[in-house]
Amino acid sequence: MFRRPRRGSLFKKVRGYAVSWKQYRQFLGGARSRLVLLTVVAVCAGLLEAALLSLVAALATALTEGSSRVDVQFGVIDLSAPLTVLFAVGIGLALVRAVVALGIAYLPARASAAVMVDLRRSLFDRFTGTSWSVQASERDGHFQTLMGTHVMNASLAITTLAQALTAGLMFLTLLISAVVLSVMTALIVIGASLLLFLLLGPLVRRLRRQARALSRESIEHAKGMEEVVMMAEEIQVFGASPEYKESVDRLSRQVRKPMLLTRFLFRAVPGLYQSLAFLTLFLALAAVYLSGAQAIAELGAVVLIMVRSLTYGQTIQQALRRLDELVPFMNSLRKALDHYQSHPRQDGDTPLPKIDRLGMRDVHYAYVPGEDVLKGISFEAHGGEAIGIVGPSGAGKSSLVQILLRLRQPTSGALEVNGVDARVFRRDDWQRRVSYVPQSPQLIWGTVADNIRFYRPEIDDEQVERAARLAHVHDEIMSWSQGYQTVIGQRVSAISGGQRQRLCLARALAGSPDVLILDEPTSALDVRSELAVQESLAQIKSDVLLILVAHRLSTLSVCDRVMVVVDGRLQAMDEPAALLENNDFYREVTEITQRQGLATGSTSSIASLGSSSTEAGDGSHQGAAPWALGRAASGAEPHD
Ligand SMILES: Nc1ncnc2c1ncn2[C@@H]1O[C@H](COP(=O)(O)OP(=O)(O)OP(=O)(O)O)[C@@H](O)[C@H]1O
Repeated sequence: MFRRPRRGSLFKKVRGYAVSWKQYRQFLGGARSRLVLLTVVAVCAGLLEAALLSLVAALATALTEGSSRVDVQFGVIDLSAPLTVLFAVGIGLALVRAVVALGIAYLPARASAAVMVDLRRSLFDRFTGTSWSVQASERDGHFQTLMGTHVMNASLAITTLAQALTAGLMFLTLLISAVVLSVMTALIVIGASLLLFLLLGPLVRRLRRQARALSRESIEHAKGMEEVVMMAEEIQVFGASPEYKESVDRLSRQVRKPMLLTRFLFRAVPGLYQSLAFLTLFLALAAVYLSGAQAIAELGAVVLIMVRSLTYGQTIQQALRRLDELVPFMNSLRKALDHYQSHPRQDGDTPLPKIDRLGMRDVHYAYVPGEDVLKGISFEAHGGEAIGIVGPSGAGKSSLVQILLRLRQPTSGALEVNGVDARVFRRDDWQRRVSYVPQSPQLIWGTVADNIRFYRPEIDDEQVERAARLAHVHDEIMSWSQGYQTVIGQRVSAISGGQRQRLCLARALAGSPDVLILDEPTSALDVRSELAVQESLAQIKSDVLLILVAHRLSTLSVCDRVMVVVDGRLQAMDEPAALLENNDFYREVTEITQRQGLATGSTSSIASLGSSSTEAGDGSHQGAAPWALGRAASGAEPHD
C-alpha cells in the first residue's frame, strides 16, 4: 500500500525542490544557455584539477626519490615521462586551468547581468500592462524597491546558484577522479563529506533559517524606510514624536536578532567546517595508511583531492546559505510579477474612430463589492462641448473621471463612445484620442520639449510649440536660458505650480486629442495664470470635448453644461444658469462662494482675475471658493 511520505522525508524534499524550481525557473530567462555552458566548463575544470593534483603528487614523489623520470597513473592512463616534460605539461595545464577559471567567473557574471535586465524589463512591462486598480493600490515606493533591491538580489541569486553548481560539479568530478585513482580514496572522501554534513547539519539549518528571517525583516525595514522619506515633510511639520521614533526603532530591532545570529553563524560555520575537515582528513589518512595498499604518489594525490573536494563542499554550503538569504527577495518579486500579470489592463481590438459622442449608460462602480460609489450614472456629451463636473467631496467625481479615462471598468453599465461600448476599442487609439491633466501633474526629468512630447516621437517640434502656445506657457519657456531645451524635473523649484500645470496642459494638447479631461485645471494657479488657462480652454473647446472637474466656481466659466454629482448619483446636468434656478446644491455653493467673495472684499473669481499677479502656487486666492464648501451645503461628510 502507498504510504504518505513523512514530514521532512526525502520524497517531500525532492517534491519541494521541484516546486521551487518551477517557481524560480522564470528568473533564469536568457541565462539558461549560459548555465548549461557553465556545466560543461565546470566539468572540464574538475578534470583539469584532478589531473593537476595527480601530477603535483607524482612530481613531488619523483623529486623526493631523486628520480629523473615520473610515472603517472590515472585510470587507464599510464605515463612515464622525463621530469622536465611533466613540468612543462603541468605549467601548460595550469595555464589552461586559468583560462577555464576565467570562463567560470565570466559566465555567471554575464548570466546574472542578463537576468537583471530581463527581470527589470518584465517587471516594467507587467507593471505598465496591469490594471490601474492594481497600480493605484500599490504601496508607495514598493515598485522602486522591487526594481532596485529585489532585482539586484535575484540577479545575485543567479551568480550564487552558478557558484553552487560549479562547486558541486567540480566536487563530483574530483570524486569520480578519486574513484578512478582508487575506490578506497573515493569512499573515504564521500564518508568524510557525509560526516561533515551530519556534524554541521543542525548549525547550517539554523544559519539558513536565520538568513531567511534576516531577509524578511530587511524587506519590512525597507518598506518602513520608504515611508520615512515619503512622510519627511509631515514629520518636519508635526515633529518626530517619541512614538514615531519608537516605531522606526522597532523595525531596526526586529532586524537585530536574525542579523546577529546570521553574522555569527556565517563566520562560525566555515571555521568549524575547516577544523572538522582537518579532523576527517587525518582520520582518512589514517584509514589509507592502515589499508597499506597505496603507493606514495597515489597517497599524495588522495590527500590533495580530499583537501580540494572539502573546500568545494564548503563553497556549496556557503552558496546554499546565501541562496536562502536571497529567496525571500525572489519570492516578493515573483508574487509581484504574478499579481501584475493576473490583473491585465482591459483592451479591445476595434480601431477607434474620431470621438464625436462620449457618455455613460447606467454606470455603477464599487471599490468594495456591494458598496457602490457611483450609482446609475447616465449622460451623453458631444465634441465641441465643455462639461463641468461638480459635487461635494467624496461624491464620486474622481471615480467617474477614472471610468471616463478607461482606467477603471464600470461594475455594471457601460462607458459609450459614439454609442458603442468603449471596451471594444483599442487602448492605443484611446490613449491618442483621450487626454488628461490630473490635479497634481508630474514632470519627468528632461527638457521642456521632452516633457511636452512625453515619449510620443510622432509629435514634432512644431506641435510641441503649438501646444505650449495654446497652454499659454510659450512665452515663459522662451524666457528661460535654454528655451525648450531647458532641463526641468519634478523637484526643480524654479518651476512654479502654475507653470507645471500649464506644461502638463501643453502635454495633453500636444497629441491633438478628441477628448480632454482636466481635474481642476486652475487649482495651483495665480489669477493671471488662471486667466491664461481659461483663455486656452475657451480657445480649444470648439475642437474637443472638454470635461472639467471643478472645485472652483471660476473653472465653470468655460462650461456649456455642468454635471452635479452628489452621493454617487448624477443629480442634474444642465446649463449653469438653469442649475442656478433648479439645483439646490449648485445654488447653495454659488451663494456661499459669492458671500465669501463679498466678505473678503472681492467679487466672483472671474471678475477679480488679472487684479493680482502674485504667484501663489498654493491654490488659494481671492474669490476662488473651493467646492469643499459644498460639503456644508450638501451635508456630505468630507473624506479627505
Ligand atoms: N481606491 C479606493 N478604494 C476604496 N474606496 C475609494 C477609493 N477611492 C475612492 N474611494 C471612495 O469612493 C468614494 C468616491 O471617491 P472620489 O474620490 O471619487 O470622490 P470625489 O468626489 O472625487 O472626492 P474629492 O472631491 O474629495 O476628490 C469615496 O467614498 C471614497 O472614499
